[in-house]
Amino acid sequence: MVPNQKEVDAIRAMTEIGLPDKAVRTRLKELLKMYADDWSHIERENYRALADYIFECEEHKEPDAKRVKELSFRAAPQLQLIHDVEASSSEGEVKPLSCKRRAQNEVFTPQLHLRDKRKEHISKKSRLRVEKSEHPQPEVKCKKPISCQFSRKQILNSKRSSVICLSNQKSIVHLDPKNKELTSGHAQLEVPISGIQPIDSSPVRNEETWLGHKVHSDSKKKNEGDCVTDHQRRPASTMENASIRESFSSDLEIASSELGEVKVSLHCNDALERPDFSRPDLDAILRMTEEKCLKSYKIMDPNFSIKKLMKDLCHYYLNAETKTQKNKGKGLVNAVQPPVPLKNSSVNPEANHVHDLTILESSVKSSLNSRTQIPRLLSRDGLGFPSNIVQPAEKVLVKTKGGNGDKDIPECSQLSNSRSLVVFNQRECNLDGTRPPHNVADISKGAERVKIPLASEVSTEQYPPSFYYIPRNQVYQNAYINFSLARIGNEDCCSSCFGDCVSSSIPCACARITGGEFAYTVEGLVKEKFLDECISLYQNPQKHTHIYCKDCPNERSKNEDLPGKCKGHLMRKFIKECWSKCGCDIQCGNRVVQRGITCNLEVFLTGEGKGWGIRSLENLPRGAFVCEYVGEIVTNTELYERNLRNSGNKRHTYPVTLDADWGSEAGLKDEEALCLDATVYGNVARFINHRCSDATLIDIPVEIETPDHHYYHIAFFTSRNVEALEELTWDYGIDFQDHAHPIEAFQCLCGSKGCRDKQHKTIRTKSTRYNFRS
Ligand SMILES: C[S@@+](CC[C@H](N)C(=O)[O-])C[C@H]1O[C@@H](n2cnc3c(N)ncnc32)[C@H](O)[C@@H]1O
Repeated sequence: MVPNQKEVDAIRAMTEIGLPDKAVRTRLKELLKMYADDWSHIERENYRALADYIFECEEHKEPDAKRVKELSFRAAPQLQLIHDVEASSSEGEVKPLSCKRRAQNEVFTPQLHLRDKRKEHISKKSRLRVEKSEHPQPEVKCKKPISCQFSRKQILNSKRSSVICLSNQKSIVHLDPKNKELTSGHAQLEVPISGIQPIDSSPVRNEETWLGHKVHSDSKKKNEGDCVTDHQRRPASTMENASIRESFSSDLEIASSELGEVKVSLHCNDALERPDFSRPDLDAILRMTEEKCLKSYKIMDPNFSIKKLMKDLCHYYLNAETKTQKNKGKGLVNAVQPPVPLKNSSVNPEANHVHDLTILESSVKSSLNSRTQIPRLLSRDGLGFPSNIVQPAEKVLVKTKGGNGDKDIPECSQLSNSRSLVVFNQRECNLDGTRPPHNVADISKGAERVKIPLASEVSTEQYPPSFYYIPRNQVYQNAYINFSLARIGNEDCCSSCFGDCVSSSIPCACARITGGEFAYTVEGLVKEKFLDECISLYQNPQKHTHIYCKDCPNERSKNEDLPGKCKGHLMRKFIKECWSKCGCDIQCGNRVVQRGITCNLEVFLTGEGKGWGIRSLENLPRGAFVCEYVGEIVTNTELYERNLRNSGNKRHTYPVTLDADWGSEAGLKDEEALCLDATVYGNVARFINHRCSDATLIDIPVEIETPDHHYYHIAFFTSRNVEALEELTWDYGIDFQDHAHPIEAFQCLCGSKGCRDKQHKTIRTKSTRYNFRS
């Protein structure tokens, strides 16, 4: 039989992408049969359904009846839905599909269908993210067939689709257009992707909710084929202006896999109709769009980036689900005070911030990983280095306009252009372009007892990156911190005390943890002996006791199935302060850290290229409390995930692990293995720079609310007398010799005699990288 023109065209389209003629003919016939000779489904999107079908058949050789059903759904979901109804009457029997369209406005839940239909052939590891959801799915009103699946890799390579792919675990963003070959090594694409429906591209008007935020939607859709899920509608305030969807018909599709990968796919359907259309350079398009956003909309940040916006979209997508999954049944108790409500659009504060974009121009190894940069602070192994390790990531291109990943820009305190008194770093602006402005007279905005100004010589062009100032730690999400009065026994407190415990002749119960005497002098300084011991721990960690977890949270986060051996945690000296169950005054001498900052600090621009730093405006004696290291309390796992998401970014602050007691319990649960991350929410301590030796500050763990060593405060005390205006520094515990670390550490400019970076440089011959050691 002579093939008709449609067949010829279809076969040509498939052979152009390298599929063998014979296979194409066979599969085309089968597909035509399934679609009851309706070519419209086959021709759509450059024969995507056909290509999908062929690849599926190739992978599984012969499609069985079930697979035919699945594939037909994926190619034309509305048909499958009808088919589902038909099939339900006679189980197992495969009927030819009819091409009936669903009645307009008929409601169905595609994700549930997708889950049911696809799970049968998906391995446990690669099972779709949607399978996990037991929650009711957002309703979709659909008037025209929608595509519910990403095209296969070859289709991804085909002319007109651009895919940005973000992996939660692998921190990969993939931009397709330049990538002529998404090679077989591109393991991410082997993972089934789920739950994709085009986002509404119509004008938005009516108010509805989207992930808890007010959004607008137009009840009257522009196109018949517009299919909208509630959860896909954008928050009008944030996404609308920057939307890449314009008046032409285009779809933005989002999909996620259980492996934490999210893909955003942009399909410009109108372009398909134009014979003169050839694929443009995506970077140029993004630049044009950014310019338009900057000019036409109220986006003030000159560093606004569409790519970052899309990455955030992926974060939202992931976090929206993660949030519902993780919050179940944890019985969380918040820390010191209820968490500050994160900004309106913030499910995850990290997701609320624009991050550097990692672009892979070619294939990506499936084993991509990153590793955390955790200073030695509380996590030293036998060699005195942090034991938080993950596998190195493949070197990725990180290039953002003006971001910290941009080599042209000073590393940490990049100076953004300002338009007003408010200057922000690109990495830390919200999606809607709003960020917390600095108050130059007091960066704490009244949250501390003393004002913490920016140094007066700082010009408006030079403000530090913006962040949310919090004076006390806040639980991010999963950290389990139980401060209940009932849980803390009277034996841990001094209920009979009165006034000032430190001046009392008999030390109270709180002094027990520090060997029966208080760590503080009556002047409120850390006692010499105590301080010396803490400094010795820091300087010679190998000489001090380490504890080894049976099941180390660090190792677990790296490989849950086969965790490695614990590298050891240095046993720290603790200060125990009196607290609410003690009878003493708030002015008690054993309540130093909890009273907050009392010395006059200033944030200033260091002259040595280290960015911003802090200094005291007054002389400080040895052992004086300066400030606490305040940030979000995250679990080790949450931090690990954050670091994966942020791999490729250079962080402004370095999270610290609260691991001083990890080894003493047999099975530390995930929610008890805690860290502090001050990147987005933090206090003045986030400006403390590193110094390899003779740092002016030392950090000491302080227990206040609980004798439970899972959670404690990290407090900075002066390690020696400090003169007014002398920079306050702290040894991060970086190993500048760790060349295996995927993330380049900064080039140390501490200028100390014992600068480890400098020493290594003099002996190094080949390597040019300076990394943290795990
Ligand atoms: C916690 S932040 C300290 C505040 C930072 N200087 C700022 O401007 O925001 C850590 C970052 O400061 C810079 N930094 C800290 N100590 C440094 C040092 N000794 N030499 C060079 N850069 C340093 C690095 O860029 C590092 O990533």
